[in-house]
Order: sequence, then C-alpha cells, then structure tokens
Amino acid sequence: MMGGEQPGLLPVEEALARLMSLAEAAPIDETERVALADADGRVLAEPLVAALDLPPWANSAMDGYALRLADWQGEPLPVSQRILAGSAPGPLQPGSCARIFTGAPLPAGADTVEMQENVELDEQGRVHFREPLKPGQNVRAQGQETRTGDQVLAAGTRLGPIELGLAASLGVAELAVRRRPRVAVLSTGDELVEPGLPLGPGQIYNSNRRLLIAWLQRLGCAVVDGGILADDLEQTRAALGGLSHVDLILSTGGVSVGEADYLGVALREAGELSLWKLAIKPGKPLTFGCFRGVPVLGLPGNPASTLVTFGLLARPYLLRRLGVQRVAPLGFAMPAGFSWGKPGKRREYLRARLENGRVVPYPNQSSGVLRSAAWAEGIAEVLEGTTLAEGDSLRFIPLSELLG
Ligand SMILES: Nc1nc2c(c(=O)[nH]1)N[C@H]1C(S)=C(S)[C@@H](COP(=O)(O)OP(=O)(O)OC[C@H]3O[C@@H](n4cnc5c(N)ncnc54)[C@H](O)[C@@H]3O)O[C@H]1N2
Ligand code: MOO
Ligand SMILES: [Mg+2]
Repeated sequence: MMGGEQPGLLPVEEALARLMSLAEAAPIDETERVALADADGRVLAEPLVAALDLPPWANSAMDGYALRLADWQGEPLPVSQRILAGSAPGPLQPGSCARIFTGAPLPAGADTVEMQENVELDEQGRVHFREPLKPGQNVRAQGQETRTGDQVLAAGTRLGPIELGLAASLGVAELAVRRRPRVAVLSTGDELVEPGLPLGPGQIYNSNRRLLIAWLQRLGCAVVDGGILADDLEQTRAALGGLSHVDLILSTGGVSVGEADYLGVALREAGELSLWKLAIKPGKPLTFGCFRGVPVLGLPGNPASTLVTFGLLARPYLLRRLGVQRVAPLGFAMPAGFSWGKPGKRREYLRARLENGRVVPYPNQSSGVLRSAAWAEGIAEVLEGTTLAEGDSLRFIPLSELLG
C-alpha cells in the first residue's frame, strides 16, 4: 500500500487471541525426561501425581511432649522415650509421654503434642501440662498435605523453584517436560554493529539481539543465533529459508513501511502473512506470518518496541505452543501518578515505576529508548481512546512477571 493510507489497526487482545490460536495449532509437544536440576523454567508434559502421602507419617509440629490425650486424666506423666527427627519410634507406653522434636514421627498411640514452653518437669522427671490441651494439637497428620494418587501439578505447568521443591518433596528425581523450543533470532538492519567492534558513521550497536537471546534462554528456549541480517530482500529470503529446522523465527526491525523494511515483504511474497499493524504503542508494525511453514514473528526494531511486543505477545505465544494455559500477563490496578490528556488510537504501554503507591512513567517514552525499561519496574497500560486524571487506576504489569 502506498501513500498516506493507514489501514485499520488490530486491537491488542484480538492480536493476542489470534496468536494463541495459531500457537495451539502448532504445539511443540515432543517430550523428554530431565533431572530436577535441569527442569527450572521448563513445562511439565504430564501431570505430577503423588506416589506417597505427605507427610508420609504423622509427626510433631513442635519441640515438646507427645501423649495420648484420649487416656489422660490430667496427671503428671513420666517420659518413656525420646524421639528425634529421622528416628523410628516404638509405640507409646500407656500412662507415659514421649519427649519429641519438630519433624519427628509420632509414636503409635500418641495423638497430641504440647510444646515444651507450656510444661514443667518435676524432680522425678515427670511432665506437668500447665495449659488445657486440644486433641490432635501440634500433630501433622499423615497425608494432611497430599494423599497418594493426588494430582499435585497439571500438565502444562511451568516449573519454577516452588514446583521443583514440591516434586522433590514427593521424591521425584526426574520430570517429563516439553522439549525446548528452537527459536532463531535475527537482527535486521544495515546500521547494526555488534558490541566490542568500532562504530562507523551511521551505525548503532545491536541491542535487541542480546536482549532477546537472554530472555529466550530464561524462557527455556534453545536459541539459534542468526546474527545480523542486511536490509536486502534476497538475503532476507535466503536467511528465512535457511531456518527450516526451527520452531520460530524471531526477528527485529524491517517490518514497517520503509524502503529497507524487507521482512514483511518476504512474508507477504510467501503468501503467509497473518498479522500486521497492531493498535499498540510501542510496537505497531508487529508482523506474524509463516515462511515455508516456519512461523515468523517480526518484532519492531526500536528496542522498547521489541521489549513490549516480546513480553506481551511473543512470550505468551511461545508458552502456549508449549501447552501452558495461563500465559497472558496479569498485572494489577494502581493509581496513576500522572495525567493523560489526549486519547490515543493505540493502547500505550509506558515504561513506569511505582513511587508512593502511584504509577510514574519514565520521562522519555520514545520507543528507541531502552533506558526507559532499565529504569522501570513495569509497564503501565493506557487504554486506547481514554484519558486519565491523577489517581485514576490503570493496569501495571511488573517486568518481573514478563521476564521470567
Ligand atoms: N512512515 C512510517 N514510518 C514508520 C512507521 C509508520 O507507521 N509509518 N512506524 C514506526 C514505528 S511505530 C516503528 S516501531 C518503527 C519500526 O520499524 P521497523 O520494525 O521496520 O524497524 P526498523 O525501521 O528496521 O528500525 C527501527 C529503529 O530501531 C532501530 N533498531 C533496529 N534494530 C535494532 C537492534 N537490533 N538494536 C538496536 N536498535 C535497532 C533502528 O536503527 C531504527 O532506529 O517504524 C516507524 N516508522
Ligand atoms: O510502535 Mo512504534 O513501536 O511506536 O515506535
Ligand atoms: Mg531496519
């Protein structure tokens, strides 16, 4: 399309919904078994089902004394055994109590534990219980957390420290996970130079490559580094064609309407362009298509646009291909610490911080300014067609929610 024509922009939620259905149609569903030590950030391929009760046996929640409250008449009790964590006690002798420590198994016959702070010992070493006792107090019953056969994690769960700890608590040493997605990263632009090399006239350093590779690795992807791609249609076709083995080609730049923007051209030529021009700022020219069957996500080249579109759209797309169901960033509502007078045509994502409980945007919101994101703690969403007065609420999405 030539001239000043400005076709309708696709609303962000519609773009996300389309990406999600495209992701569901192209699942990365091969699985592999990995040790827990290698499972952080991976996606569970099968439900995790408990093969034992947790706790496996009743145990004490306190350091103190275990007794059988059902038979106790209020008299001082002699101590018949001492039970440390890791031991296997015999049954409780009738008419006695047991010295017991936190995490130690309750002896058969005992049903209640009193903490040591609430008892007194007399010269005969008998225990006087000073406070009223409740049946079962300070006892962690067998299976109170989990019963054998319970599903504790669903397939499609993304594994993090908590899930790994939970699997370990059930004695699981290996998990079935989806294989890592293979994602190629291409940085388009004749102006780009890698850090460490001298900068010539008109050149800038390639920041998107590092940003995306580090982020993809955190997401558990196997990255194919495609380096810098010149602004040239022939080379663009060749580069895309040479990546037939990956699950996704992720590029930056070359998707707008400039005369050196060839990514969109190559996708259009291949006849498989399914998404272009979103009502999002930054990030409008985001492009999604396929090149000879390989999905291609063309992020806009401006670094803050790359960041916002990767976090809001590419990341959920990749996670959904791995079977993760809850993918969209949630954030929470916070009051604006600024006003917004001019309703926009695009939904804006401001790089912002929380100060005194209010959202404060970085002063320079230009999509070329990556420093805005390094300063920010999150991105704040200003809906299209709206104005804001100070104190009005808007959604704030912490960067930590996007980066993990
Ligand atoms: N006439 C119009 N011009 C532009 C429009 C428009 O609608 N009409 N959209 C603007 C918007 S919005 C964006 S965003 C940019 C995006 O364009 P591209 O994705 O095609 O990106 P490039 O033009 O190749 O680069 C944009 C900008 O970012 C710098 N860049 C690119 N790659 C990197 C990298 N790897 N590391 C650091 N910086 C990078 C590049 O030098 C440019 O300054 O288009 C607007 N134009
Ligand atoms: O949409 Mo562009 O990313 O504003 O600069
Ligand atoms: Mg370019």
